[in-house]
Amino acid sequence: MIKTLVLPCDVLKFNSAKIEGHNLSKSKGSKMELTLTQPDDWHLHLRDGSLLEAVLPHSANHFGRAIVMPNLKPPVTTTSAAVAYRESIMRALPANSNFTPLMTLYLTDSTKPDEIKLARQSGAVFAVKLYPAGATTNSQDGVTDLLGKCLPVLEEMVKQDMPLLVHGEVTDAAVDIFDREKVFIDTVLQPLIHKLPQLKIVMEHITTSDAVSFVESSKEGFIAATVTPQHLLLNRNSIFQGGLQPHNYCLPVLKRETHRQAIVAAVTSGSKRFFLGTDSAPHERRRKECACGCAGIYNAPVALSLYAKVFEEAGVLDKLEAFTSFNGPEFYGLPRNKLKITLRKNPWVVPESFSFPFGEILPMFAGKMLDWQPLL
Ligand SMILES: NC(=O)N[C@@H](CC(=O)O)C(=O)O
Ligand SMILES: [Zn+2]
Ligand SMILES: [Zn+2]
Repeated sequence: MIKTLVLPCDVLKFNSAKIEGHNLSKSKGSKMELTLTQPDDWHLHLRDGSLLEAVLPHSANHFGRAIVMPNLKPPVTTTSAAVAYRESIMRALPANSNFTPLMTLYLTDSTKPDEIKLARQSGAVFAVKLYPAGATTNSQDGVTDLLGKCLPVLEEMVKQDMPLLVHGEVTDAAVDIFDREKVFIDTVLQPLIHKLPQLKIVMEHITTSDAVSFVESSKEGFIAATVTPQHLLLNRNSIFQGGLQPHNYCLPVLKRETHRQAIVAAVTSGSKRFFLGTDSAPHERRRKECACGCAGIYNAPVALSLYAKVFEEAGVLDKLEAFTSFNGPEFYGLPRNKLKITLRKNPWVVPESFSFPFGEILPMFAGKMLDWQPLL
């Protein structure tokens, strides 16, 4: 059983007066409300089977669309597998949901250019995902040598205007884990954009000022980045705060405070190159709290509240909507969502955990108080 995230609220009549040109207004009960075009999640792990059924409502309640990651077991390497996965997501959706999954293909050393044509023709696949082999959860079938093994596929992606989404970390055990994103930029991304300047690339879940500089200095419309709530709100101290905190462990691993600040400055600047991608990555509690815990933070239930917190603390709530709802569709060449979502300033406590027949999943900020509450 899913514990409800928010208490069902009364139907309220809103005072439509806007405040200072923001989409802010006051409810009858004098609570601040923020109305946004419905956001999309441009980086999401929905898993499959009972885990999919458990977590999907948390994303479908808030987001219009999501780019669904293909790192299942086995990985989603073909268009037919992506279409079948899409159908299983559609079957698991709550009744009356308008949520649309945008599928991705898992790139391997043996992906063929024809697969990219099929992907484009399907109308269901919107991007191809690069996992360097061994970089993260279920990446063992990933790419060993991008330009050496995948150039014909990448060239076909340029022709088909199919973006490459990258988990941007090198896997060389000799490279310090905190440096793996920067080394990836220098040794993989720079040669890639030099060779294929027309390829659209999204650096997923950026964690460093190096990634911010790379994205900001690159060609607008071709290189962009998704940003997670955890990389905006936490630094690497939170992995070790008062003892080992497995629920703050994700990949790329959290970095030092100066990097977090650079990412906050980038997204709150209003730049179009950055957009919302939660990287919500559920793992059962027993797989997080064990001797070799999985990487991944489950943030879907709290993501919108957390992004609102970041923009409010930076004093730029008026820039939140472009980050959550405009920049992503523009990069992908898709229309903005038509529906709206309202966040109310109504402090609420994040559930300690979500219980399901197969086990528990702990959300990010479990048991903590958050100010902004999405109205369902
Ligand atoms: N982010 C994570 O720590 N984990 C993700 C994989 C990924 O996005 O790298 C997962 O699938 O669990
Ligand atoms: Zn990743
Ligand atoms: Zn991810």
